[in-house]
Amino acid sequence: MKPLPDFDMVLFGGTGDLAMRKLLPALYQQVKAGTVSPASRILAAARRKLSRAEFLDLAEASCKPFLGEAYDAATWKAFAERVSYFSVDAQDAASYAVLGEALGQHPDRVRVFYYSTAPEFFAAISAHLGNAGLITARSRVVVEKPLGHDLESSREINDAVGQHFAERQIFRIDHYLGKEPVQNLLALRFGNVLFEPLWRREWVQDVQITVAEQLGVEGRGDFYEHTGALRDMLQNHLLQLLCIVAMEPPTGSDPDAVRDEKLKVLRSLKPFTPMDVATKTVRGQYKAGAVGSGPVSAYVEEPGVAPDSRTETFVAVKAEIDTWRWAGVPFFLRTGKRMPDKLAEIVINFRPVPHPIFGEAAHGGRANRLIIRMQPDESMRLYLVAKQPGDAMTLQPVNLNLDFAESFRARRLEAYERLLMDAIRGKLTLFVRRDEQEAAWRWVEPILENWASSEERPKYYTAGSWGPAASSALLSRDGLAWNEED
Ligand SMILES: NC(=O)C1=CN([C@@H]2O[C@H](COP(=O)(O)OP(=O)(O)OC[C@H]3O[C@@H](n4cnc5c(N)ncnc54)[C@H](OP(=O)(O)O)[C@@H]3O)[C@@H](O)[C@H]2O)C=CC1
Ligand SMILES: O=C1O[C@H](COP(=O)(O)O)[C@@H](O)[C@H](O)[C@H]1O
Repeated sequence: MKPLPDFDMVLFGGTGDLAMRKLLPALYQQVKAGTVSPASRILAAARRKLSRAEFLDLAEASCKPFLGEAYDAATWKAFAERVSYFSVDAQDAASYAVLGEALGQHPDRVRVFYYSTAPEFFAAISAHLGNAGLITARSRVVVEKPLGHDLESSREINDAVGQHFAERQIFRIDHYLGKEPVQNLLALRFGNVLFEPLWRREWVQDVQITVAEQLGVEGRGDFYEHTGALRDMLQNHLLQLLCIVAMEPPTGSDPDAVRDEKLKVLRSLKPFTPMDVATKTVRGQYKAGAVGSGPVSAYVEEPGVAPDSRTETFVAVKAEIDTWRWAGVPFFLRTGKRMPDKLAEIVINFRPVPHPIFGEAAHGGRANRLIIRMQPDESMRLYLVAKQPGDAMTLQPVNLNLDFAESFRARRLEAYERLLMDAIRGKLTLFVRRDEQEAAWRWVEPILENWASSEERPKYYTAGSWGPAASSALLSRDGLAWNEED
């Protein structure tokens, strides 16, 4: 991997869960990979008062379990040499002075401000950095999701950040875009001639995007109560995946060529009428059940959750794209917590052959299907039918399986690792532009509004199941079913 330029990364929210689970481990991995120069610095900032040594002790203990076998004491020492800690209260201008002094030692180097705090602080942090003259021409800001809870609040945050950073300096992170198979989907679509002619309504019957988690809300009940699956996952991650599947070939790989095409998809999504919300969306909430080997309690029993909560922990929608390429092709999206498996996949179901000369059964089932799997394994599987060896003309489904772990031995980068490197290098392609984000909010707003004003409760599903029965009904009305392939 090419070395990164010397950089200073200021990590607001440096003591938080995301920093410990993802951001610091990602930077550690890059130190281990040798791309981070000894001169580069990681300046963790949070409200609590800690000495550098106390912060490093906390960080080492917290990151170690997430680093697993990648942890070794020598690399940790090298990593820690690059790390310092600053007690900064986001709201208090005076507390930025010490950070400003440190940054002032290297006024010309790449500066990345990573906002890993609650979004309510983004405006204040931007203003204090701007007023203190800490935002230079080589500065960037990475902003975490959720950027607002609806179109209006996202505009407010974007306006506030935009007063101090130009759009080309703003890196809105969606970690699903950093996942290897998602980028491989771009390679598959636009690096091969094979799929493009088939990638359209004439040949594609339906598309299914599933992101299922076994986890519940993991102590983030307070946060999740005001968020729910639609805002937490569908508005961002699943719609970005849909864009990658549905976009037209961009004119090049530069950031705006790709983002322009994604934007067109978001703007072509058929708007939901109140009737559509009733018939084309499903919201669910898990009740007690069993996931993996153990029993788990209901969502409403999680700390921070109201006993009569209507927050959805599962959502499924039937989306349609009003373009020549996709008119009439349903895109089914679903995501939920406390499902049987951790599974993230995109399924492209091609149409059956027009005249089945070997009989219907031979062509049905899994044939004519492409599955792009992001989790638990990273793979692309193309299902075809082939003749079984032997006398009879008996067909069976087979798959061409590209397993990335087997095909490419090199260590694969974690999504956050890749995106942090891109931010340091100033590469915006895998980050979300403001207009994309707003188009996504605009599309989900009728769903949010209708759900908020409806008397209906989310449909219950047993933890450890694939969601409420209404989720299967969403597809069966079109004579379809969710993919159940292993
Ligand atoms: N955790 C996750 O898996 C994910 C998180 N996100 C987003 O990332 C952001 C951070 O999440 P997460 O790490 O879970 O949150 P945490 O609650 O774990 O951490 C919050 C961080 O913000 C700091 N903070 C709180 N108040 C202030 C303040 N007044 N001034 C300065 N710092 C302050 C805290 O510092 P201190 O410890 O000193 O109080 C802490 O470092 C959120 O926007 C979240 O939505 C997005 C995707 C996944
Ligand atoms: O952004 C989020 O994503 C995680 C799931 O990410 P994954 O990479 O583990 O699939 C989810 O748990 C969290 O609620 C959400 O905020």
